[in-house]
Amino acid sequence: MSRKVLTLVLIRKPNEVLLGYKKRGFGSNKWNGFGGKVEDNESICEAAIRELREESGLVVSPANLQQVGMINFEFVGDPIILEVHVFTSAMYEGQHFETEEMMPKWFKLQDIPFHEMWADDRLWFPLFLSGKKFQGYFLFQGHDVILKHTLNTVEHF
Ligand SMILES: COc1nc(N)nc2c1ncn2[C@H]1C[C@H](O)[C@@H](COP(=O)(O)OP(=O)(O)OP(=O)(O)O)O1
Repeated sequence: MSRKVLTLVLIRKPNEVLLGYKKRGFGSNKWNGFGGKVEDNESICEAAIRELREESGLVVSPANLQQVGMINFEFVGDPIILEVHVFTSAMYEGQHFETEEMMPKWFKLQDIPFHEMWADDRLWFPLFLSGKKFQGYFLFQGHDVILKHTLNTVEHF
């Protein structure tokens, strides 16, 4: 098994969350946070800020970026584990805009489109939205079926 480290950033307002509709690549046609692969020359935090800026136009400072989750994803038949570091910020600069990869949109918390998101999101978003930190593992069959998972709250990262 090898490992790929990725980031996922969720920008919050008190009653809303900013999601992006992924237009191409892995997870296309799903709403998700903003993120991607950590490059060799950067920290995980730097990658989170860069990917958010590239995919949404928003700029977050390191001081305002808070890690809330870490999830390992495994796909049956794929030897690569995705290690996804989940961050949030309520502070940002700039106006979001559509990019070639993502179409950003604010959602009221009661209107989060779980039916058009990765299946795991329905399970860990409640922890994220209630301010808890968490670690998880999800084993997927294809891109829609979760065969097993673990999900635990943690005190800090
Ligand atoms: C499998 O379950 C997942 N659930 C959620 N909510 N998010 C996931 C899942 N698996 C991956 N992700 C996230 C992690 C990243 O934020 C993106 C995938 O990033 P991508 O492959 O598009 O990375 P890039 O560096 O942008 O890649 P390209 O430059 O090749 O487009 O999804």
